[in-house]
Amino acid sequence: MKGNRVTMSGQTLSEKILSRAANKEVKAGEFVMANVDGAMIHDITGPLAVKGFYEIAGRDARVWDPTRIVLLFDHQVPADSLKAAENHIQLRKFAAEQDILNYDIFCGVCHQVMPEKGHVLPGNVILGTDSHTCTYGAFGAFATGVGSTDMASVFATGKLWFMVPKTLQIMIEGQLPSRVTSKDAVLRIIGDIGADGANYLACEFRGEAAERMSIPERMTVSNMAIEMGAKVGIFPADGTTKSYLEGRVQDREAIEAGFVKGDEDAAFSRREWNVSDLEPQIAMPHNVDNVLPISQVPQTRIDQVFLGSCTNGRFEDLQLASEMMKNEPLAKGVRMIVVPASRDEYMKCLRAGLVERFMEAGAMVESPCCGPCMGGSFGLLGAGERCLATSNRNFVGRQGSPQAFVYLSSPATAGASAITGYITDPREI
Ligand SMILES: CC(C)[C@H](C(=O)O)[C@@H](O)C(=O)O
Ligand code: SF4
Repeated sequence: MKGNRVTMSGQTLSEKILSRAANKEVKAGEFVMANVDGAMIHDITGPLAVKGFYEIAGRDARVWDPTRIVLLFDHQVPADSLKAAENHIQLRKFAAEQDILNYDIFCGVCHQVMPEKGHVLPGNVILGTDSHTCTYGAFGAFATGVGSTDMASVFATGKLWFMVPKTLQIMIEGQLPSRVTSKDAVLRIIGDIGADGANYLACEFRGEAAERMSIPERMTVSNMAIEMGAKVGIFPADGTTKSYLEGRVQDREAIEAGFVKGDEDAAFSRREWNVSDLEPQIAMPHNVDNVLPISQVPQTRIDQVFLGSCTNGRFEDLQLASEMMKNEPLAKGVRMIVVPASRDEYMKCLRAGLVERFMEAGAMVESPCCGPCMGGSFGLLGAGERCLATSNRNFVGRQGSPQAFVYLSSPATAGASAITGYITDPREI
């Protein structure tokens, strides 16, 4: 057959990961049944996944592999309604029955806790019943959100159908200026690409500035891949990934085993951004791709600052915001809600004296959870109010009233604005 052999061009990183998971060589556009390495559910989407699982598999069924499933409580915690409390009871019962690891209330937001506690490995296929599951792409994982009924079948079989995505390499070149962050970079990219511009693509973040990003910075970028429609948003794993994961995952050899790189002769498209002259960016109401450089934002008074979420609720984010606040009090009429993304991140803030500094300024530091991010248990906005948030979505009604306005920014911009009372360029204070 030598003479007839069809020469295969190389494979992208995502094609390689899905080839391993499907036990055969796959290319973009193919439909494949792939083995899942890890599955995550949380308090909002979990109950339906559990119900679906018992419906598919039978009341006495066991999940395919309890060691690969993680349950987290983060959206409505502590329980903010009777319904939430009942959901929590049901999920705790499921975890106990099936021997599933359960991170109960106060552990933190799912997308922070998953990597922090060693449940994410490079090269893994990880599914979560939450759209921001793409955050684990920061560790070189093929991670994506699925619906609760898909998850029910994953619980039963450990497998799921995928269409192998095409790859868009997003080259982030240059060097981020001081007080301009990876959040500004990803907001600019989303502003340019559009909310559906990367639909079902595997976005691969490459280039000098991307490689230089720390894990928290990479998590911010991967987290927002879904806001341009991407299936996954991956940073190829490297030394930075390894240093973060060592000491967190039990199987240290598995870290490097997942260091997968795409081939240069694979089929992909590429776009480039140079961030050396990037300004801080703001996503204006009411769409994440409605992005303006801060110099073009009209003077905008704010009522609330929300510093937190799986996008920007890590220690480094809170530290940067606090630096911008320079030990000054909140501007008159501004309230600030600070929510560290996990108990571990909260402890780091405590040790560094950040909690005290925020509270002295007049802000309140809440226990780790999703908080006001999706208009959850507290921090809702009333009609006409404006909030500057470090989270990832600003849709109509996202944080309360449909007549409220949510602006998205970096933690540096949030800190600077908290003390001035209007959307402020952190380079100017
Ligand atoms: C509640 C959940 C389904 C939702 C998501 O999938 O993203 C939430 O986390 C969000 O950010 O809007
Ligand atoms: S912090 Fe916000 S974006 Fe992240 S999982 Fe919670 S609600 Fe969704």
